[in-house]
Amino acid sequence: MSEPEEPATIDIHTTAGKLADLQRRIHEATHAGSERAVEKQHAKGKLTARERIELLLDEDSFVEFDEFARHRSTDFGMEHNRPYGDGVVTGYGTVDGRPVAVFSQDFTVLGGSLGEVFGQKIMKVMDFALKTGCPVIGINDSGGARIQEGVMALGMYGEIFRRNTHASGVIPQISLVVGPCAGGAVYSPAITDFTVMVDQTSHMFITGPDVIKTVTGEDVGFEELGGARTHNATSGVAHHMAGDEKDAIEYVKQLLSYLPSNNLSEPPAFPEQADLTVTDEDRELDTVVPDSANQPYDMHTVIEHVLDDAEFFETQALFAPNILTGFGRVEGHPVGIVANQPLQFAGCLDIDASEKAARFVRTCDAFNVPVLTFVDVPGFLPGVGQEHEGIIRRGAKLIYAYAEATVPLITVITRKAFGGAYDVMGSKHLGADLNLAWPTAQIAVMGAQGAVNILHRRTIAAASDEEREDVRARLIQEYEDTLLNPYTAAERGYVDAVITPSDTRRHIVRGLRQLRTKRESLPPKKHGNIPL
Ligand SMILES: CCCC(=O)SCCNC(=O)CCNC(=O)[C@H](O)C(C)(C)COP(=O)(O)OP(=O)(O)OC[C@H]1O[C@@H](n2cnc3c(N)ncnc32)[C@H](O)[C@@H]1OP(=O)(O)O
Repeated sequence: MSEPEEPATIDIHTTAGKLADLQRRIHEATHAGSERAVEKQHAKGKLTARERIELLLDEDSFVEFDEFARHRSTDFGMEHNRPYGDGVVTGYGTVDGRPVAVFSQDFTVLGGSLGEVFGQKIMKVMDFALKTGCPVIGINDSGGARIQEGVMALGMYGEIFRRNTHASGVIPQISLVVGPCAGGAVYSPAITDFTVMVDQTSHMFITGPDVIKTVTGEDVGFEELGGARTHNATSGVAHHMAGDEKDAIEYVKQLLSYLPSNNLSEPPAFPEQADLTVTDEDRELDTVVPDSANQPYDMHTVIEHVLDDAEFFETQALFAPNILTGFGRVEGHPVGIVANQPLQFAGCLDIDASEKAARFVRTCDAFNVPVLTFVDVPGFLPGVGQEHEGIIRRGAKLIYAYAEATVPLITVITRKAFGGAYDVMGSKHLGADLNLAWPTAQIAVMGAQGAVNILHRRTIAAASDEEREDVRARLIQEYEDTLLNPYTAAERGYVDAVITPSDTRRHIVRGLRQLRTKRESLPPKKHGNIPL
């Protein structure tokens, strides 16, 4: 944009002058951050609020709201510093041709701190997104509540949280955290569906290192306390750790491609027809499961063999890696994937895995994305820590999520499906539509070793020292031959079919075609009471 005319030379009593005055104001609004602040921002490897919007949205698609809004605060000399926009850029545009609403906090203006007008701008764009049924993307880079505006700032946060909550399950809400996000401000991203952070430059925490040092005596730095790695790998607050801001924005764009604009529309699909002949690639699945039940294999291989172009878009890849969640496409239509990962904790379910998967299933269900579940689970992870931290109430979330999901649900048991974990992982009993099992499936109360130790304790104890291991081996064999297979479940219709692994893709394609017209509703109620 060319430099605007100096105010002194503009005659606002003429039409030309009024147009020049508008250009001057636009220039001021779009350059609200000082050169020094912008330089500082770039030096940290961070982009400005407008640069971020430009990267996110289709070229020339951004339409701004409230460019000239500014605060009316007079405390602490604030009346002398009233930048246009008030430190946040808001509006709407398109991503891959699809409408989205966006707000982008501008750290170069008053530290991106949120005051009354700043908050009102965010509320307006969220209301607009909700009314028009389009996703809202919040770009967070802020010092939090504007200290000079006190309770007005806090009130605005409350209003935003309420809107986040009301929009939840109606329009996709995605948070990019690309700088500080401190104190209660973290709760807006926390309510949204997905949070993406950038390694080294994003930080989220309720209380910072100094306060923690004072209160608990713990010494911790920003990165360890609330950096992208911490929230991706340890707390599970974030869903992706990006290498830089471009990577973060690219992830958000891809994520949007799997989601509908709102809960009343379908996710975008590419018109494609799958070839249903069994290919050499399909046949590779026939050798994925090792002969030994104790040997792991990578569940990614199974997932990639089923999805179009083997493209698995993983969410929360660094958190609870014993369960995999993410999106892909089958015949051009988006699907959500939940899968035990035998490479981590043998695929056991623990608290983190249960919550990760439960949240994901609910996200898919809210946004009309069918869920494919791949099961190889020896049970819940044993341990005092797990019990005391609430595996009972927190594991229950996964049951709840599957049982209330009304989107198409297809489950494939590849190997172990033991105990309560069998029920939890998208079983027929929780309402899955199609349950398939490979011949390698072992659907039982528990594995052979544990079962024999309980059932035949006395027989094993009575055997002589020389015979004991032979007796145990015989009993294990007997248990395995009798119960560790998919056929007892198949006899009862708990699995609809036992299939050759190489037929999996064909079954899933056909199943999803059939289930496109699925209609299911739950009993009317105000809302359920998920064990939170
Ligand atoms: C319900 C929500 C409740 C809450 O949000 S409670 C949380 C309140 N916020 C905080 O405690 C964080 C306060 N800020 C900070 O600790 C630091 O500024 C922060 C975020 C770590 C960034 O540090 P630096 O990168 O070194 O940047 P800096 O300190 O030089 O700040 C840049 C300019 O922004 C200003 N600023 C930052 N946070 C602010 C705030 N909350 N209210 C008003 N102004 C704020 C800061 O004064 C500075 O201004 P200037 O450039 O010196 O004019």
